[in-house]
Amino acid sequence: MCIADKLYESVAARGPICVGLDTDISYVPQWLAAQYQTPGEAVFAFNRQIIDATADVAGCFKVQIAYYESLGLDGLRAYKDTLAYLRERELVAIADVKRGDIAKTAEMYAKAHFTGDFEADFVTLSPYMGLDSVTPYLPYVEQSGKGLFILVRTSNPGREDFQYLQSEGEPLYDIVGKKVQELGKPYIGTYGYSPVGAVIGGTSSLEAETIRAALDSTFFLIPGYGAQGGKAEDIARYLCRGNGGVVNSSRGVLLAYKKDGDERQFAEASRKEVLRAREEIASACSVYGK
Ligand SMILES: O=C(O)c1cc(=O)[nH]c(=O)n1[C@@H]1O[C@H](COP(=O)(O)O)[C@@H](O)[C@H]1O
Repeated sequence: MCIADKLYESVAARGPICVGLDTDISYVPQWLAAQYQTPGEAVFAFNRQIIDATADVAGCFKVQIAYYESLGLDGLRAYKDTLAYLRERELVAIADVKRGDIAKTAEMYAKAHFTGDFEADFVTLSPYMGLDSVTPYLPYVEQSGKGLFILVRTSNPGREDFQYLQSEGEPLYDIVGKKVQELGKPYIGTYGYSPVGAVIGGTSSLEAETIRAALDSTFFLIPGYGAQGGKAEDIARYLCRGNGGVVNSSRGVLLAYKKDGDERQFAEASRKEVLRAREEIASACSVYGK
């Protein structure tokens, strides 16, 4: 089964929330961290409990590598262990590595994140160096059932610096989006979506209709919900066509326990936040229609 189909089915069964495991060691409650020898071990223990508490209500998980790299080798072991645990539980794992280099270097990144210690189902890529920063990953899409999420229009304020520049009457992100869709066409799965997906930030919905209509076979990874201010009603406009997208929430889910003030129940608080977000997005979708 193509990974886009697996993700589609997971979203249909569990909802569109992608739990972002951007686990800063400072998020791990002291009582838990104290039980482990190293920060990496504590981070993995925290992740495992969050995964266990949300596995049946989250469509996928995204592991942002910077948080793990920042802890050195100990952190990279936590990264590897987190991906291995997701694989063991047959959950969809997105490695948020945002690679963007070319040629042989890109081949090495593809090998690093699609095989061996750091194997994931999807990787995030930045295409702004050119198409040759993306094509080295395609053999893994074709032969190993892997997937990509390529930055098209991001969630951050700085997206306007380059992505919105006009070229022949179109914003650059539009051109990039169409290329992403074209690259993915040969791999479209049973549900009409390709494993070559796009990152579309959820902090603005101004262009939602044109983006969704133009990229109709492209699955979206939508970050920016919650901590960055993206609203359910904005997100819904990208989502409401089958199950063609996942909505990432990292700090919103990982730090949910801070609102309740009960550190011992951090995993339960994360689960509640996923359920709350899922409900909020579902009701926004019912307003904006399919
Ligand atoms: O590729 C991404 O995941 C991404 C793209 C984008 O446009 N904006 C964005 O915030 N992200 C990532 O999504 C996550 C957002 O985290 P929170 O703002 O804490 O929910 C981080 O891992 C970001 O690196």
